[in-house]
Amino acid sequence: MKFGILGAGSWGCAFANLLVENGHDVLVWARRKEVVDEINNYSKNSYLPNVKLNFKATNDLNEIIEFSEFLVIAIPVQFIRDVIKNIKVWNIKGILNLSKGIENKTLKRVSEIIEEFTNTPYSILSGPSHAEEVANKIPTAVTVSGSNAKLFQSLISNDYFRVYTSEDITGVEIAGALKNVMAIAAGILDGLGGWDNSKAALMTRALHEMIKFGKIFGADEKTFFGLPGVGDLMVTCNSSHSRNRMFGELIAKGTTLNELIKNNKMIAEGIYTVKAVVEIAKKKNIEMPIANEVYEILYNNKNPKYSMVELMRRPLKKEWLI
Ligand SMILES: NC(=O)C1=CN([C@@H]2O[C@H](COP(=O)(O)OP(=O)(O)OC[C@H]3O[C@@H](n4cnc5c(N)ncnc54)[C@H](OP(=O)(O)O)[C@@H]3O)[C@@H](O)[C@H]2O)C=CC1
Ligand SMILES: O=C(CO)COP(=O)(O)O
Repeated sequence: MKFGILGAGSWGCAFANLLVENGHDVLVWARRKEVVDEINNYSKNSYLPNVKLNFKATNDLNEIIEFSEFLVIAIPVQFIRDVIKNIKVWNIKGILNLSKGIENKTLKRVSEIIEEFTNTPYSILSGPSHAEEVANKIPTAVTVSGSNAKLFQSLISNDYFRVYTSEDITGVEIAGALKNVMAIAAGILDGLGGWDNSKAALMTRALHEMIKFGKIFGADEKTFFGLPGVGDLMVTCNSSHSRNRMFGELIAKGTTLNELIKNNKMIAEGIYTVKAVVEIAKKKNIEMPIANEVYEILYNNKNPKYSMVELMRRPLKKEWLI
């Protein structure tokens, strides 16, 4: 099959390699010409160092659309709209979204952004899948949900990348978006000196907070106890590969948010998604204690240590305990 991939970051490139490995034709869209040249001339990309890239790239959106039977989205969520608004004709069979987040300016999930531009069948793939490990063929398992779930399962699964299917698009999207916010909080605890007991309690509460948020939108609670939920929450809160966890750790150690954004080309989606989560929670009148603390620390300079200690000391409401 012919897959066009929008986004030449770490996940777009790792996923492109996987599709090539599975025998598919792949063309990747990169925003910047220098990234296109680096991929086409040297088969490499700074987002995925030490990995040979086995595909070609372009920064011509029309070329990608003309090439593709299926379009994969691997652009950080806040930037998706500005790219896809330039697609004039959506003559493709299906969309597979890999991105995890909620758009700040509209409070929309990726499926809702896409719906504004096309009625092309939409699916999402999400779960514990750090690009660096997938690129090195480390066994990984993810979930795909949407119109073409079974088809994508057959096209993408291989001996190191297992794809399972779900009916719950909303739950998969929300789980993937919110785990990034929770991982920033987990990273803060790492930065405070590796507070493992606190981190375990935080992750337990984080899962409940994600479920509560997902239920507002009709998500299936079961989804959060699977790969898109607790699976991705665990890997993102604990892995050295996680940008969201790393941002939390560095914030706890005194780096400012502006410094993190300026000094890192990679994107920690949670720093943007947390704004949408806090705004939605306010509108829906639901408590999101962890997301609120992450927001206060990132955007109102609340002291990370004080904030986390106070949060962990707050009397647990019954609903937060599993
Ligand atoms: N990396 C991973 O392990 C995984 C990532 N994901 C998700 O995949 C999605 C893509 O992220 P990922 O591959 O990690 O990206 P990276 O963080 O690796 O790289 C950042 C990407 O964002 C692009 N970018 C930055 N600013 C803009 C902009 N203003 N407009 C358009 N593009 C921009 C960069 O392009 P440029 O080089 O031109 O600046 C680059 O391609 C995210 O939603 C992420 O949560 C999901 C699973 C695993
Ligand atoms: O989604 C991911 C792993 O499943 C990547 O997490 P980070 O964006 O925190 O690196």
